[in-house]
Amino acid sequence: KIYEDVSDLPGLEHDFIIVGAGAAGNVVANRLTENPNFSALVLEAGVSNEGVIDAIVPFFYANLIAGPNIYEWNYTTTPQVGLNNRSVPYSRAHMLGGCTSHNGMVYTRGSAEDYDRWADVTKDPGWSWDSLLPYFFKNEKWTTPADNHDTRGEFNPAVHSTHGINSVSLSGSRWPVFENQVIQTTREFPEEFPFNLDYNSGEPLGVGWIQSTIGGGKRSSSATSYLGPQYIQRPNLHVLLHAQVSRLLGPQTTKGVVTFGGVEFSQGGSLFTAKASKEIILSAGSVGTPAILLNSGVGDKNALTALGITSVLDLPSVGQNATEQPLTFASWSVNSTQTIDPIEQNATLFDEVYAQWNASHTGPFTNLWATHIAWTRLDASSPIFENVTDPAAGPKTPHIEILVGTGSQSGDEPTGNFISFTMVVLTPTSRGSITLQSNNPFDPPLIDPGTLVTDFDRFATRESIKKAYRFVEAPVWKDYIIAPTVNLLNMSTDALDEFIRNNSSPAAHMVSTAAMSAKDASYGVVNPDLLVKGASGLRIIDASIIPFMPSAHTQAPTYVVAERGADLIKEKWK
Ligand SMILES: Cc1cc2nc3c(=O)[nH]c(=O)nc-3n(C[C@H](O)[C@H](O)[C@H](O)COP(=O)(O)OP(=O)(O)OC[C@H]3O[C@@H](n4cnc5c(N)ncnc54)[C@H](O)[C@@H]3O)c2cc1C
Repeated sequence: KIYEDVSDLPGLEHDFIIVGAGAAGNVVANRLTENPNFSALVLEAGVSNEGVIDAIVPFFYANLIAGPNIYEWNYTTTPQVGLNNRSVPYSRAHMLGGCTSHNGMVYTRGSAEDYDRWADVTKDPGWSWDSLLPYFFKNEKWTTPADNHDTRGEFNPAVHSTHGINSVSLSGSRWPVFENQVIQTTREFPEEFPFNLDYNSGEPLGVGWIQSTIGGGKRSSSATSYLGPQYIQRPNLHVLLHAQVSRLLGPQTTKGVVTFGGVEFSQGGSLFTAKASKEIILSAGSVGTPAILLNSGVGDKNALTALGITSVLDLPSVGQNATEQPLTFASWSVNSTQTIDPIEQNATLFDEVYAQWNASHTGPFTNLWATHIAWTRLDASSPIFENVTDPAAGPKTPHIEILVGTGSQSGDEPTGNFISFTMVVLTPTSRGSITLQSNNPFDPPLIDPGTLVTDFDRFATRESIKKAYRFVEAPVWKDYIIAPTVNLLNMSTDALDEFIRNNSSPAAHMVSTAAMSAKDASYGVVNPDLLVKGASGLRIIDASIIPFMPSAHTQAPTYVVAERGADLIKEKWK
């Protein structure tokens, strides 16, 4: 059941206390309460997702991140050197479902090599691609697209599952003219941009049809799927909203191992304590989880002491190693009326399309703007590799992602037709951090995503722009494209760097702030079983434990971490 008020809860002591009802937290809550003998309480700081139309209609997703609102933590980064010292918004959802309730819904797993690297660094083969594939299948419920179109040749059914929980589908409405342009590019430039039937097969390189966490024309979030009606009625599953966890309480150290007595949270201005008889599980995400640890005295001893926080467990890696992908845009005006722009420019047309969505959950609003994704590598002979070791997990792992779709980049051009590409550096070498500004746990943490700090990331961003322009050099675009909205190709390297610093942003995919490492490693925050090093009864299951950024958007990787994490807990307490 979902509760709004702490006084309605059937008690504050449960087998498991889960902090955060996001991508990971809801998976863990669902899977643990499959056992009727386990009771779980999820503490979520944010508000309900129920009836929030911008979190339901796929095309409206950008509305929730357009500016400060009650569904957001409304964070801002520290000044980013790589962005001309700009402080930029850093979106984190403050609602049931966490960022899966407001994210871009793009469903990408990354490469098999990404996960094999996780297995290598943690010395746990259970984190390899082959071992995790069954967990991707537990998560994913492959679903017919909203328009029921013939999807043969657009994906490989052998690498998908129809028996999971979270809906994933191909686009539910079409842009045939534009889509033909993209597919024709793969024929004209088969070496650089080969067609890939399914980029979620473990071998993403090439151009494939976009897959999204959308089902029946609506967003599928961890709240709508894992807390769906058939699960939320379980008598052993409790979710409390408006409950912001400040810290872990009552540390006791026995033989060098710390155990915490409970979790402190605030609701309506009062503080409460929840207790776990088996485990406390932190699933507050890459920003929230390290912040809670630091506020609890778990982190770098010297830094905490300087803030007046008593050190309980000296784990210098907490909040460090923050890894985030930088993204940049390019757009072109085009000689085609078959783009999303007329719908955004004409209120009557917009209302008609919205009415269609309301009536049948079909039409252009069942989608994102993008139709395909191109995954590509930097050229092996790139000069950057003279000084930098290739950060990709292997030769079948992309460095660059180009999301391609119709519509102007801003969505508010008064007239004209456009196409827009989003370029992402998937394998950044820059690192940032999550730290505290004070010893008040309700002060927002200092968020430094470390965007575009390194030469590699700046080089790869410039290359991602060149690759995007190369894509539209295929002959098929000749009469289609009118002109770039800003000509990035004619710029000097210095001018392009300046453009990038002024226009790039972090992709909101932060990982690794409480990273998993091998049991005997001298760094890291959790062991391969996701238990916090040096603590007992405390586990972390969310994007923060990811040891290396996968060449992907991060919801599918987080879901798979949570599916396996829940199994590790069940194994321990069976
Ligand atoms: C704007 C945006 C767009 C994105 N687009 C995509 C995309 O298209 N595809 C993709 O794969 N990924 C995307 N992502 C990333 C993806 O959504 C995240 O990687 C994923 O949700 C991380 O899951 P998580 O469980 O670690 O954290 P979250 O999903 O963030 O969940 C954490 C939860 O914990 C709660 N919480 C935090 N602190 C506390 C506290 N102190 N007390 C109680 N509760 C707390 C939060 O309110 C939140 O509900 C996007 C992210 C954002 C922000």
